[in-house]
Amino acid sequence: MDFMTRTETVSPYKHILIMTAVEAEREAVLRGVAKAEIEQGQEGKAKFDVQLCGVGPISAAAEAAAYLAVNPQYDLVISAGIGGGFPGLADIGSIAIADSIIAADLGAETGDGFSSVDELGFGSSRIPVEPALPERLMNAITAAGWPACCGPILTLSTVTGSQTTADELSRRIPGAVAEAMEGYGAAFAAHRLGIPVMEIRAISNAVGPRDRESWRIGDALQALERASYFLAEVL
Ligand SMILES: O=C(O)c1cccc(C(=O)CC[C@H]2O[C@@H](n3cnc4c(=O)[nH]cnc43)[C@H](O)[C@@H]2O)c1
Repeated sequence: MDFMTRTETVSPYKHILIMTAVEAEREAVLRGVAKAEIEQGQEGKAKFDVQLCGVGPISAAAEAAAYLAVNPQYDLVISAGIGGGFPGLADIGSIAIADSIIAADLGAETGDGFSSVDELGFGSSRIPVEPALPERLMNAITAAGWPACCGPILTLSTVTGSQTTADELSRRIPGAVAEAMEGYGAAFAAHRLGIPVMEIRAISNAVGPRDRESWRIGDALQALERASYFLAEVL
């Protein structure tokens, strides 16, 4: 894969943990990072550690917390993988980068609709991400001619499967660009330990009516590999 130009940066991040749900995502991230490290002459420096966290926010939180408990050296934790994109904001094959990570179904259904944990007074459904990094990564990707965007990325335990739910999520979280199932879980564990977080999603499908046949997983994994290459350049 030809990724084109290189961005020169001095990085404050020495040990970065990337968590993916499944092995195919892990391998895509490893390929992208390895390509950048070879180009930079940084092979074997073990700056990036890519680990599995399983599918869903509970598994992601438990795996991230368990891993960080015995490996406390990380100064950045990134949830990465494929995800659903909100049409018109994050198209299939593009990269969505979180400017905040939101547990979109953490709350209560009330007579008036959905109330978030924030509204219920039980905590925060939003985890802030490391400032400036999302835009830097987006700029590196788009400068090379590939599509990428920044915005809130939602974490849900249930993949959205109807237009009604997609519309409701867009209404409740204006500007949401993508959804996936692990970001908030991994981010919660890291944030709890004071470690900065990011989330990156390569878009495999549109958020909306369920049509599993239309998921473009191969394209998304290629985009994830590419994004990981630029991530390793930016960081
Ligand atoms: O079947 C495969 O080859 C394959 C390869 C890589 C990943 C998968 C997955 O099914 C991973 C599940 C993973 O995907 C995220 N995801 C993707 N689209 C959505 C969505 O529209 N809404 C929520 N999550 C989505 C999610 O994070 C899952 O962990 C299969």
